[in-house]
Amino acid sequence: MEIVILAVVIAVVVFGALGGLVVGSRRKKRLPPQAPPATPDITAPPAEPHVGDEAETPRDEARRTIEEVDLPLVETEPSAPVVEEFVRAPEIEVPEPTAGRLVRLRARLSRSQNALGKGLLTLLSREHLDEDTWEEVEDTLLTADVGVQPTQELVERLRERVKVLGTRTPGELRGLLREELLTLLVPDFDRTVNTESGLDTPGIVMVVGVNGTGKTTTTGKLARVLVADGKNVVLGAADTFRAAAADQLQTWGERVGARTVRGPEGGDPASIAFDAVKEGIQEGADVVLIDTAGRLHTKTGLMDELGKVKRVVEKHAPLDEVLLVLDATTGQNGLVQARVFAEVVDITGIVLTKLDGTAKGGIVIAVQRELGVPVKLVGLGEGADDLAPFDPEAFVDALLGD
Ligand SMILES: Nc1nc2c(ncn2[C@@H]2O[C@H](COP(=O)(O)OP(=O)(O)OP(=O)(O)O)[C@@H](O)[C@H]2O)c(=O)[nH]1
Repeated sequence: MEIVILAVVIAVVVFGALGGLVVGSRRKKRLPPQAPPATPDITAPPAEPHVGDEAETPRDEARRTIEEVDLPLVETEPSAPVVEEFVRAPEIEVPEPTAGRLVRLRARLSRSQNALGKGLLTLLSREHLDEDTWEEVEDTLLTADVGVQPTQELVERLRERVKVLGTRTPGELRGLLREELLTLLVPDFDRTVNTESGLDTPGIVMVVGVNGTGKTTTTGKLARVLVADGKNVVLGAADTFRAAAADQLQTWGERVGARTVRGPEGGDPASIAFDAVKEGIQEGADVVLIDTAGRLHTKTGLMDELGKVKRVVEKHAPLDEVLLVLDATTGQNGLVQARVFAEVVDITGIVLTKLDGTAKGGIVIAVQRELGVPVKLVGLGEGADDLAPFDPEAFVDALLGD
């Protein structure tokens, strides 16, 4: 019995000791490492406050006159760096001016230049311009999406003029081609993006097109163009179909200080458009840009939606511009889209995006011919300032090279 009691006592002592060690080591881990004090830290305990004592040292020192104050002769470095914390307001960007953008971005048309411009010049420089060569000229134009009718017109006129010219120098050929391409591009179209209402309400621009063509991006880039021209812009995120479209538009707006009116995802685009114009009027904005959704499978659905947006907006003021955004890389498909949209809503201008990514620059000619509406803007890249006012002369010069 004694042995059992002894064993129990030993076990209790041993476990107790081990437990203490574990707790001790845990405590040690929690304690922050302490540097050993250089000198023993002996401080007297604070004196108890007495009745009438100040709770803290008075902030107002005895005042000195200005003559008594010695200004420091040398600026001394602060002993420790001062960390200032403040919230930065988002930086407002200053967009590039729009004039001459197409000239600056002409290198982006290099694919079209090689396929269309240089291709045609090489063919026309052949010594004998026989039937086969003219057929090749025709194929080159068709492959570059110039369209059947404009291609035939161009070939006919070129044949005629080359015959009259007789011998040809490269300079003369370039001149001929330049003139004929320009004729097809209808140089006297009014390509101004109409953002002036002429009333005391803001100019209203509606941007339409199939999703993925670059509609939201174009609306954002256009806002920058307008801001660069000194206009006050309000954006309407009426593309409620794609969840991120409103965020994307808002980000574009914030970069240039333009406010975005938006609604719930999947909400009614017409009511957002209505609110955007209402707020634009209240704020005295110069222009309201409305991004719409185009992911509608039936023409009736598209017609209903765009028709409603237009009707509702026009309760405030008339639309000044309806821009159709088309992706230049989609060729014939883009033309089919253009036709459908034109039947649904009165298009007043075309924006051709992604011209930097295609050899088919001829789409500019085809789409204008198809709709009888001018290409007003062209997208030449994903950069914020890669949207240029369309200038037929600069475009043809870029295609033909120097
Ligand atoms: N290379 C190039 N890319 C472009 C151009 N314009 C737009 N894009 C790109 O095309 C893609 C689609 O653009 P979005 O603006 O989102 O297209 P969207 O038509 O608004 O599509 P949803 O937002 O779905 O309605 C993006 O990656 C853009 O950066 C252009 O001119 N050149």
